[in-house]
Amino acid sequence: MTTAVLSIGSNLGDSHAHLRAAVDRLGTSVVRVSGIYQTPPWGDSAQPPYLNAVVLVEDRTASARDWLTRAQACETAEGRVRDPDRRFGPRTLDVDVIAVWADDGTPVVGDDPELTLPHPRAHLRAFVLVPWHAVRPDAELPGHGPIAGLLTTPDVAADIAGVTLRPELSLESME
Ligand SMILES: Nc1ncnc2c1ncn2[C@@H]1O[C@H](COP(=O)(O)OP(=O)(O)OP(=O)(O)O)[C@@H](O)[C@H]1O
Ligand SMILES: Nc1nc2c(c(=O)[nH]1)N=C(CO)CN2
Repeated sequence: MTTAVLSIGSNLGDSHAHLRAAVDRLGTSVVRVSGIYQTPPWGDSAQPPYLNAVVLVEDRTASARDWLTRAQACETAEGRVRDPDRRFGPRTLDVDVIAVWADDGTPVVGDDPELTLPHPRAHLRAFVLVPWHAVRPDAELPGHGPIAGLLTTPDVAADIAGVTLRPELSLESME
């Protein structure tokens, strides 16, 4: 069995629908979904704000690689088109594998470019840490420590003011 934290984000098309579709596709593996937050674009400012959330998932049969496959299947289903010239550019749906834990709670770590775990930029991203902290305040990002502490690092703290809960856009009904 593995458990994982996935980050979902969208800033093109009907973003709320794309996030709902991702949660729907993840199906019975979904243990918990955060609220939806409106967030300023990170890494490439010339694009619309995003809607972001995190999804906690669990599956007796899934390997870490299976979570990447499922994440990419969600992106493809929502018409994700990659622009090679804009690494952090706009998208209908982005699903990142933030961290994975084995059955015994051991974090899965690795630097394979196809699946780097934990996600190499998660500790810098308020759009990941704020929703994750809201549903799991005691969580730790493997290799980086408690996420509550990461929220106070200068780069992340500077971004938190722009991260706004959109309570009217709940994903809860998809659990
Ligand atoms: N933890 C991870 N989660 C998702 N993709 C990963 C991860 N580690 C490596 N990758 C690889 O990253 C490649 C680029 O993914 P993608 O286009 O979604 O990146 P991005 O969302 O633009 O940027 P970022 O990874 O910073 O969020 C994918 O081909 C995937 O194999
Ligand atoms: N706010 C926000 N910014 C981003 C996001 C995202 O999901 N939310 N995803 C990106 C892909 O790397 C790049 N920038």
